[in-house]
Amino acid sequence: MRVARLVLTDFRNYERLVWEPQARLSVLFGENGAGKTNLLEALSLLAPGRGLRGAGNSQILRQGAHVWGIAARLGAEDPVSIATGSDPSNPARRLFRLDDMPVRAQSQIAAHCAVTWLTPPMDRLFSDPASGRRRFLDRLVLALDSNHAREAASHERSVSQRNRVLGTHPGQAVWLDGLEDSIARHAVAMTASRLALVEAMNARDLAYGSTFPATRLRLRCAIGALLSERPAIAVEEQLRDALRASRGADRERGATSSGAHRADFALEDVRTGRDATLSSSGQQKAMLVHTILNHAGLLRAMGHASPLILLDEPLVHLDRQRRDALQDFLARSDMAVTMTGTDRAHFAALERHAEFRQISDGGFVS
Ligand SMILES: Nc1ncnc2c1ncn2[C@@H]1O[C@H](COP(=O)(O)OP(=O)(O)OP(=O)(O)O)[C@@H](O)[C@H]1O
Repeated sequence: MRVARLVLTDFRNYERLVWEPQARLSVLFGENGAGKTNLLEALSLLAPGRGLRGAGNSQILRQGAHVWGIAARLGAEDPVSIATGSDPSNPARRLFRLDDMPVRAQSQIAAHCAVTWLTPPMDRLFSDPASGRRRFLDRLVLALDSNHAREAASHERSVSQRNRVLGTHPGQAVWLDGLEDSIARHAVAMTASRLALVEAMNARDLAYGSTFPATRLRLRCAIGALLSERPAIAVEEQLRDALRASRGADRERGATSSGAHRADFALEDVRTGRDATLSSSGQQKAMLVHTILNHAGLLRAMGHASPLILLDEPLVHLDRQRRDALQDFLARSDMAVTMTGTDRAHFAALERHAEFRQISDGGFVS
């Protein structure tokens, strides 16, 4: 999937920007604070969710402006238009339009646009809490299965209601039974989708040349382990039993001890078997880049539109060999990737393959 046209209005430091990307690969370069990441963030907001910074409307809105907006046309044959921005009558709310029609459920957008990204804060993905890793994994799943967001939202709602009921009405067994049934069903559905993605990605063999390390994903999750041994219906039953048995302990902890929110994943270098948590910053970065590109390749192989891939400062931390391997792969692939960097010269290997745009102070210089 490619962006044919992008228009930003009062978005971060852009008063108005119109961009019609001319190539599958784009390199946005410029000084610190120019607006490179802001432009990637705008692209990330074309998919449901809070984008690559997890920001709210008030942070996104250009200072002094009233309403922000992003409008994009995606794809060449059979293009689709996606527009999003703050609601003029309720600035805290965000609206979507698909082909100029209002959208009621964001899953409608997910069916047309998936975005994956790698940003410098994700350098800490393996030292930060598991919630960030789950968000990363779920974004990959969502690109394959647009129902995943609905399952995740229902699961989260049931878990927080159960925590509340345990705190306020612990004797309401029927109420808790219902919530635990919902948690079990959604947790098993979410885990099955996560497992399917992990297995499909691991089954692929992306050849990047000898220097770019291939990476294997491992889902770390009790429900996932059960699902590989027995039918989903039996796992649901087991989960319902576990939840019922843990009511007292969960009430004391103020948290639900079983469910899809307890999952984590690990990345492992295929050649060395080394886990990401035991790897250097550059090795981790290469693993994440591989994961994102492998995922995009998988989507294509399964007949889905490939996601928009956003790589913010992808070359930072990578050694010369890995930089060359990555650029060589991108030049030969058919993926749509938008990248940023402070220095055009670092992307010299893409000069004949990418559109280079220099950004300064919220606008294109060249
Ligand atoms: N809501 C906003 N209104 C106006 N300007 C904003 C808003 N939010 C952020 N900015 C400005 O956007 C700029 C940051 O842009 P961005 O993060 O895209 O920089 P960058 O080009 O990626 O820089 P770096 O190379 O340092 O990562 C800052 O100057 C910041 O003040």
